[in-house]
Amino acid sequence: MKLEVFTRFTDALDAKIANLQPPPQSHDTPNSNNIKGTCNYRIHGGHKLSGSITLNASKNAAVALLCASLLNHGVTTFPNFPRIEEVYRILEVLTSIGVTTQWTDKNTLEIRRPKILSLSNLNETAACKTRSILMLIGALVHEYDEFEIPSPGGCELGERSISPHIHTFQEFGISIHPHENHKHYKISTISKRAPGEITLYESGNTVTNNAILAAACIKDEETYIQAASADYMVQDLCYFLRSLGVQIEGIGTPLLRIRGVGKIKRNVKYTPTEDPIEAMFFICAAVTTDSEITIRRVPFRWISLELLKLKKMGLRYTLSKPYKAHNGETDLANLTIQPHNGNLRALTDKIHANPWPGLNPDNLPYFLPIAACATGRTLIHDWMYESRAGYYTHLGSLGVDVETLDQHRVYVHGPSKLVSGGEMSCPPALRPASCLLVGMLGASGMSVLKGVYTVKRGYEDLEGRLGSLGARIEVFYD
Ligand SMILES: CC(=O)N[C@H]1[C@@H](OP(=O)(O)OP(=O)(O)OC[C@H]2O[C@@H](n3ccc(=O)[nH]c3=O)[C@H](O)[C@@H]2O)O[C@H](CO)[C@@H](O)[C@@H]1O
Ligand SMILES: C=C(OP(=O)(O)O)C(=O)O
Repeated sequence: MKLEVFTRFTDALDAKIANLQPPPQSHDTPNSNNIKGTCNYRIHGGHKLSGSITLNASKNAAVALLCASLLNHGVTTFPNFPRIEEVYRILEVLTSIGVTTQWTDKNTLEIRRPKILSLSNLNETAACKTRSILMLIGALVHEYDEFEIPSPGGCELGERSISPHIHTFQEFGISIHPHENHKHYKISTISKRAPGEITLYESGNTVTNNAILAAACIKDEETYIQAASADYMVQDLCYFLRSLGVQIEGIGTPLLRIRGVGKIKRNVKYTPTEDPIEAMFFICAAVTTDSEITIRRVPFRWISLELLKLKKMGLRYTLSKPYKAHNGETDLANLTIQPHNGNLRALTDKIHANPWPGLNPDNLPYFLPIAACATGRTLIHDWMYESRAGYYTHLGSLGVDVETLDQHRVYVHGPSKLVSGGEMSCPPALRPASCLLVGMLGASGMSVLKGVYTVKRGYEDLEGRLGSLGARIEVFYD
């Protein structure tokens, strides 16, 4: 074999082996085998971006799909699956209870569950770093009379009650009680029943997903879920479950009708849909750097209100002819953002989030760096989370003029010239942390963002992908 051919062959082999490795351990977590240390970004900001970028699937759908894969006793394959820290945590949990998970190529994940799960081995360290661990409940109620899950974690945004979950499962005859050790919840399904019709206590996303999972395997019984969230990750979960044979009507509306099936054993392939929150991240990056970029495969109907607000602020953009996502349902288009040349105006009305079709709660923080580029005063009202607005003041270090009115409301006075923030640490919340990154891209000079595990929880290879648009980001560890 010629040397060149042999090298190509061994490279391909190396790549194949690399893809078959278990997920890497988090680089920022105290208990992981932390070889490299804490991951940080050094950002040389103030450079224009150009070119195009393709969106990845969302963190929030991916974690729901991973929990839902436990319902399937056949082989589940997820192409286009995001390689992000949050996914790695759930994979660590699944692996610990005996599920085989394998990356068969860079972003294709194959999952096979054993007949019997080893719940007693559940990796608690990984589990309690995520909010999505809650969705194991909906998947496990079909096979255990009693079990425990660790208390959830996720972004630190103030009190995030699990009452909606407790009330919802009560309708199914399933009880959830905090363990005496305050570290676990005890779930009992001994009195499980088909609830018929239920109304959710809140239109939350994870609680809707839990109700859907609980209804999905109650054989031949219909469950109506009212006040259901219709948001993107719920839609993705529903389309996946439909591919497993569960009948679901009302997808994308607040009233879902689910006809359950018994045990599921199918070899199924489902490609999750592109992330509307990642779309907003790149829109925000285009605005702070005043650049023209094209974002490919944007689920534009899931951010239609965001786009409308931006248009009213004076942002110019074009959407291509729509085409379908891999699920054959969700409409996508390519979105080209034009430079604003300093012509953005603050909206006179407040900007706030609501469950979809409102402005997405995870997209609200991105309106801060955008408002900083607009002339005038913008009121951002973050009513949903008790303490997320506190993180918005961190943008002050990048020259953004943020005035705190109360726990939930801030004014942004614009326009501001974004300046290097020196060295800053990520707050423990994904979207506020990624807002700092976007601000640093627009700020001339060098800034350092420390502890980017928080950002990597939700976005894959931002250094490489933003780099392909012309951003200058160096990764370093300490
Ligand atoms: C894994 C996952 O999918 N996480 C998402 C999910 O979390 P998740 O669905 O778990 O969100 P929570 O249950 O924590 O709800 C978020 C906050 O909104 C409040 N609330 C929610 C619904 C409602 O109708 N009324 C109301 O007041 C809750 O009380 C809470 O304070 O949805 C959040 C809100 O979009 C997103 O930020 C998270 O990224
Ligand atoms: C709040 C978020 O995530 P989680 O629910 O996982 O904490 C988020 O994705 O912004």
